[in-house]
Amino acid sequence: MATTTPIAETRTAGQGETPGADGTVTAGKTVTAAAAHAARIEHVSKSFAGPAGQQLVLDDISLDVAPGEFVTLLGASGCGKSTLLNLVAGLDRPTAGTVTTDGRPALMFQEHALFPWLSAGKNIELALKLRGVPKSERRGKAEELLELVRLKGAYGKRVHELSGGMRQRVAMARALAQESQLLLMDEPFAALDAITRDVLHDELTRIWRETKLSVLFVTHNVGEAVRLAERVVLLSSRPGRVAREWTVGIPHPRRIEDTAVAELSVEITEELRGEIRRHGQH
Ligand SMILES: Nc1ncnc2c1ncn2[C@@H]1O[C@H](COP(=O)(O)OP(=O)(O)OP(=O)(O)O)[C@@H](O)[C@H]1O
Repeated sequence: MATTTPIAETRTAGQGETPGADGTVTAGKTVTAAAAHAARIEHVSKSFAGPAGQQLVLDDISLDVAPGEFVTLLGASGCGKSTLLNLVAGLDRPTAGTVTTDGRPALMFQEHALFPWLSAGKNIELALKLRGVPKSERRGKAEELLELVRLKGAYGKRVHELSGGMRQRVAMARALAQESQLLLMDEPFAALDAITRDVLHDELTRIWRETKLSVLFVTHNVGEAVRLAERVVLLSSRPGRVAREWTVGIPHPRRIEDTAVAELSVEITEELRGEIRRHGQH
């Protein structure tokens, strides 16, 4: 029997629409079973005012992320990946088009942005508090989340006592504390060394499979995109458009050096090089 689940669908206002105080238009919506999309980007364009007038950064982008899907957004530096992610996050508004998400997404960036004066556990508890979790439940939930990111026992550790990889694990736990259906990640592992990054790729894949979250992951690292995603979306530059998409049917666990991963990475790199030759890098 089909279940009816009320969800809050958050849509970022396009030009000509009036957003609420937080910059979004929120429509309470009742749908049958799960939402059809974790994120829906429809004909989105974005311009910024620059010294030479309006600069068109994103041009008519349409892209869906299905519930439970892992999509990587790949492209040359400056092609507009972060701009698009910010629009999905509701941090900015499109110049044209609409962005719809299944609830408010959780965010994770290259910089962990943890509060250094709080312990790992208290950083997570703060996210739980903002979500309205009662005080009596926060400690237990924070410990569970630390266990999920394999940091059992790190509850009382201060940020300066943690390695770069551990900080990103805490940042991941804090993002998961929001219990969003959609996790937006902007190069979260770019500042880590190759070995730590490789380990965190495995962890993220495990957590994604366990939680069945939808993930939209921005990177300019082709190997990372292929290692993680079910679908890789390549953006062109000047302005950013969807240049090509690949469905990655390679079973997990994947390794960068696996033949299928390496072959697809070579194919995508060639395409990316072509994009850079055609449009330059900014
Ligand atoms: N708030 C802003 N005001 C003006 N221009 C902006 C703003 N945000 C981004 N841009 C411009 O938009 C373009 C795309 O930037 P964006 O950061 O989205 O690219 P990116 O693909 O994420 O790059 P990278 O991989 O280097 O992080 C750049 O030319 C940037 O200068």
